[in-house]
Amino acid sequence: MYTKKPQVHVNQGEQLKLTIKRLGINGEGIGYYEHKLVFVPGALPTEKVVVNVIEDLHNFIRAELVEILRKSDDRIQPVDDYANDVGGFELENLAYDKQLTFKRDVIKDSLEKYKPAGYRKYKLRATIGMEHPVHYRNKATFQVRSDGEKVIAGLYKHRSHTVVDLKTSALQYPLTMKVMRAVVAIIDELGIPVYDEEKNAGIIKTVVVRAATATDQVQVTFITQSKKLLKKRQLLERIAAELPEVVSIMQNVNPGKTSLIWGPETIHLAGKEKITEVLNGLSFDLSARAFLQVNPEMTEVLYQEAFKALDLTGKEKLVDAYAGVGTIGLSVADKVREVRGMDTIKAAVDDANANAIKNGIMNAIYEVGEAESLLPLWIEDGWRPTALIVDPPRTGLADSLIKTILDITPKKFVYISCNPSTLARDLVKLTRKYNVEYIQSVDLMPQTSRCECVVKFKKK
Ligand SMILES: C[S@@+](CC[C@H](N)C(=O)[O-])C[C@H]1O[C@@H](n2cnc3c(N)ncnc32)[C@H](O)[C@@H]1O
Repeated sequence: MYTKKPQVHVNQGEQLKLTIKRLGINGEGIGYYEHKLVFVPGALPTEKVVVNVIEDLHNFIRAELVEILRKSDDRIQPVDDYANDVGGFELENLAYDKQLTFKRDVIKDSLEKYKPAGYRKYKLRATIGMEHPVHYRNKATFQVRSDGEKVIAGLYKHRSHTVVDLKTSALQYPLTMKVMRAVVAIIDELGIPVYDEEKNAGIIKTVVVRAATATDQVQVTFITQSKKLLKKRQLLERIAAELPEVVSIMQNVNPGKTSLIWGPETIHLAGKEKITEVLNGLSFDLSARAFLQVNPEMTEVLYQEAFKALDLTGKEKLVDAYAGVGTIGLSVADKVREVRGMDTIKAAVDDANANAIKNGIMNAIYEVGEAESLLPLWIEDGWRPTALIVDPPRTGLADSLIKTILDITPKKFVYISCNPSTLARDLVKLTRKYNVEYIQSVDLMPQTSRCECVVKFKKK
């Protein structure tokens, strides 16, 4: 009788020697110890490494890199010296051309996992990369804490709530870092209490700095424990005097201990309520809560790929689902008969409608609500789309939306995905009525393990 070999158990703190075989979906090195998977962030395929066991879980071991005994030829020196400490810099050790290959492979591996009939027939194109894959991130969302002596601001250390003080970042658009560091210094100098997670006390929890790269306008949002913002007047005066690029200052109130960054209430503190970004030659006003892709240069590339895939004729009734501030639908409004879009964030939808007017677009309208609820309502009312573009968050499409899409099967259909796993899941159902003509991967977030792609469907 076959008995399963008991898996080896290792203790926390034990050191192991292993060879890294591949990269996991989150960019971590994966090796084996006695046939058990070992995840090692920062280690690269082919490397022989010594690791320190952090945790032995049932099916795998989590470990940290201690020493590289044999280096990969693809290893490069990361620009940020904290790249291996915090999330979001997973691939900074890896040569950029290999990062692009990795992203294509992640999509391929995710799709292959499902293997339903028909849907393995797709063409997966090479990832389009960024010419200078640094300093692209237009938004910095930094946790603000005290280290006992001074105010620090940055990202959480891996699997902890210890904030790493980020003074520089090769990912961030330089203006965002300049403003962030200056604002944090002002908070420190004014002695405004910052959040203490253990005691659930203090005022400022997070500072969000978003820059519009075409106009260099900056918006600063203080996310606070309560409505009360101590020394508000001095804070606003100092920012106005020292940071002329900051044209909008907002406050968002997020009380209590929560893993969510944003709270329900957003208050206008000074300057304008929005900043203005330019994409595809159109001008977009952005509220603090509205989503915008973090890499404007590559967003244009992504959108162009999506528009190519849509192949519009001027006659379409287009749905821009998961629309944000309307950047996709408004960019092609002159190439279709009509655009309807939706998003769940009211501020984003208000921005989208205002952006249509601002750009002289008369054939586009956006509504607040879930794609899965609104699209069936529009159809019930007799408005049937002939082209559809979906750009959902990482959770992918709701089952009921997929059902609606399959019911109406618009001839032109494009899916922009930022999560290969949910894309693969959704394709299982969508390919009942569509073939996947091709998948074009685009690198929106260099140096990170995040993947983005455009899927072009063809009705069966
Ligand atoms: C990946 S973003 C895309 C935004 C926009 N298309 C762009 O390129 O900037 C996803 C958007 O979907 C919105 N959203 C999340 N769940 C939704 C749902 N069920 N229905 C409609 N929109 C939703 C979010 O508020 C967010 O703006």
